[in-house]
Amino acid sequence: MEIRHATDPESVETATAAELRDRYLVTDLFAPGEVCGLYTHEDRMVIAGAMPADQPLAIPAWEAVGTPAHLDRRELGVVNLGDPGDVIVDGSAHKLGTLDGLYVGKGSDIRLSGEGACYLLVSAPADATHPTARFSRDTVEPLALGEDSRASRRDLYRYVWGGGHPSCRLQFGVTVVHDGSVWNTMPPHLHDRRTEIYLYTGLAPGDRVIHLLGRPGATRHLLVADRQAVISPAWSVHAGAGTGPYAFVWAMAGENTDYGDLQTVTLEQL
Ligand SMILES: O=C(O)C(=O)C[C@H](O)C(=O)CO
Repeated sequence: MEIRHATDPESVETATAAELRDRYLVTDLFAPGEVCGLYTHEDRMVIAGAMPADQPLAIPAWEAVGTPAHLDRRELGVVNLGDPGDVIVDGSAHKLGTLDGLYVGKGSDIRLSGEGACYLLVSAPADATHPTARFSRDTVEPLALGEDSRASRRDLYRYVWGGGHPSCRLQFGVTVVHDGSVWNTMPPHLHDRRTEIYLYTGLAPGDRVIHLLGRPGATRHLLVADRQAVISPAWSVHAGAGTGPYAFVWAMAGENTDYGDLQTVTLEQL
């Protein structure tokens, strides 16, 4: 498991491009037949990728987490980026189609199966057990955001966000950018009480999202390819423009589960 330490906003301004990638870009989460994990000390989130082959996969008991099983003291969000597959929680199978989500409560046993399925996993510390719940992109009513004339139209599917299914700290969902639009999260925002992870998906091999990070007035950028993620500390904006169609999974953890606890940043401030 890769470990990333928490970082400070000032160093973003003087970091080289390679240092920015080393600190904030996550590139190698998906390998066939494996569960690859990264632990960030930013709100102690774990981000992992699981690509089952002919055998179901379990989440390893990574030493960084320090418990006999990964979910002993954590809750988990799962989003399937690939072909449909089954996630088995405490013996019950939950079918996840492309971009469907699953919340898994603290203490559960989980197995990930389905050749062609590709699961993004995000976990955060938890001190209570909430029920496991499946979220289908076909039945969750999305928030319609942005405008065609600003190239920012997108549908935001909130799976766990404080206003529906309960969680301890975790929130997650999926945003799908409309064809012809390029921008996500513009104008951007900050949420001082939460870390956020963005995982871009659905990009063609030659396309990239140009993702902004850093404090307003001092932003830098990362070029992010398909199935790569960005760690966005509480002090950082997170917004991007794609050179082709894309969607992204967003996942947050921190002080509260109030999705609306954020501060919009104007373009003048940016
Ligand atoms: O397109 C968007 O706007 C988003 O998806 C915003 C994310 O949900 C987010 O940044 C939540 O803090």
